[in-house]
Amino acid sequence: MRLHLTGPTEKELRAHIKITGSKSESNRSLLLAALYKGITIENTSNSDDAKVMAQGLKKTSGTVDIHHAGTAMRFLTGYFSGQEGRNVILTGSKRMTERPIKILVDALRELGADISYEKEEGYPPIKIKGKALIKDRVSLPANVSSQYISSLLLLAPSLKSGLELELVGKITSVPYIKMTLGLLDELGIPNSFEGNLIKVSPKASVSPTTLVVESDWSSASYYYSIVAMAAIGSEITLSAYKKDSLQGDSVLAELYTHFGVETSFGEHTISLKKVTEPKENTVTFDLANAPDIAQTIAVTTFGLGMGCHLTGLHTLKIKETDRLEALFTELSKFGADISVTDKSLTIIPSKGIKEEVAIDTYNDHRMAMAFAPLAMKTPLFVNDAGVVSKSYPDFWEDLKELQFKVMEL
Ligand SMILES: O=C(O)C1=C[C@@H](OP(=O)(O)O)[C@@H](O)[C@H](O)C1
Ligand SMILES: C=C(OP(=O)(O)O)C(=O)O
Repeated sequence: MRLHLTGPTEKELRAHIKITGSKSESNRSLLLAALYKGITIENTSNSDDAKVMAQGLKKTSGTVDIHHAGTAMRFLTGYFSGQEGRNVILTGSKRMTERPIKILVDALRELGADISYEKEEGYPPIKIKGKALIKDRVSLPANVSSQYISSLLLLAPSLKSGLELELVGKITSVPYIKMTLGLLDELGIPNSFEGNLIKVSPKASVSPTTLVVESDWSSASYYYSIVAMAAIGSEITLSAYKKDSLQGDSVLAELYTHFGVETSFGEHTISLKKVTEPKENTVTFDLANAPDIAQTIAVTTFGLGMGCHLTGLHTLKIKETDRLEALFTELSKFGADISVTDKSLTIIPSKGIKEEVAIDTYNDHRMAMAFAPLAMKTPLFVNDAGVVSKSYPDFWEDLKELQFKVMEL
C-alpha cells in the first residue's frame, strides 16, 4: 500500500485518540498467561507482533513463524526450551533470519536446553526440543539486546529452582528488563535486580490476577512529534496511560519539553500540549534506554529545523532494519544534513524541507510512523505503508482523526 499524506490545514490541533496496548507488555503478559493459570489480560495489543505471539504459544509441534516480531522470537525461544514434550521450529521473516539470537541460545544451552540451528549458526530458524531445565544460574552479555534477558526472566519462575542471571558488560535497554520484572511483581513472583545480578524465585502457581496492559508509549511518540510541529495551543489527548509506567519510552514526556510540548496526566490519559516554540537550537539525548523513539526524535528535530546528537543507538542496526542507515537515507532525501556512526546520529540544523518526497519503509513500522508527522510541514508519500501493523494497525485511521489527508494510491 502506497500513501500520499498531507497534514491538517488547521494547524491548531485537538483530538482524543485511544491507542492499542503496548506490544512489549502484551507479549510478556501472553507468555506469563500461558505459563500460569488464572491470568486475565486487558487491553492486549491488536498488533501483528502480539497476534503471532498468541498463536505461537499455542503450538505444540511443527513450525512457528513469528514474521518480524523480535520479542516473539526471543521470548518463545526461552518458553519452548522449557516445555517438555513440545518440539518446534521457530522461524520468521527474512530479516528475522538476520537478527542474532546466539547469546540467548548459548545461555539456554548452558541451562540444559536442546536447541539447534536449522541454517546459519547464531540466527533463526532454530529447532527446539523442549525439556525440563535443571540448572539455575547463567551469565550472558547484556550489551546487544535486552530481549535475551527478558526471555530468560519470563522462563525463570517456572524453573524448579528459579534463576540467577549475571549480566556481563554494559546493560542495554534497561527499562525493558525492569518491565519484565515489574510484571513478575504484579504476579507476586519474588525477584531482585542489583548491580549486574538478577534473581527470580521459582513459583508453581499464581493467584488469579488481571494484568491491565497500558497503551503503547512508543506509539504515543508519533503524536508527540505531531504536536511539536503544530501551532502553539494544540492539544492531543491519548488513552489509556498512567503516570507510573512500566514502559521506558514514557521518558517522552520529559524529552519533548525540549520541543515545547508539555504532558499532563489525567486518570487514564495523557494530554500533549504545545506550549512554546523550542528554546534550543540542538538537543543531545542518550537513547540507550529508549531505542524505539530514536527515529521519531530524529524526524521531529529535522522537521523543526533543529539539530540533534543522539547517542546510545548501538542496538538500532539489528532491529527491523538497520535504522541508522535507513534514517540517513530517508532524511537525506528531504535535504537533511545528517551523519551516522554505528551508534549515534547527528543532524545539523537546516532550513527547508524538500516536498513530495517518497519515503521507503524497509519493513519497519517505525520508519513509516516516524516520518508521517513530517506531513505537518510538507506533503509526502509513504511506500509500503501497511508495515505499521507490526505494532499499531490503526495508525493511518487514527491520523485521519487529526484531519490528516491519508490518500491510498
Ligand atoms: O523487550 C522488549 O519488549 C523490547 C526491547 C527492545 O529491544 P532491545 O533490547 O533489543 O533493544 C525494544 O527495541 C523492542 O522494541 C522491544
Ligand atoms: C525493535 C522493535 O521490535 P522487535 O525487536 O520486537 O522486533 C520495535 O518495535 O521497534
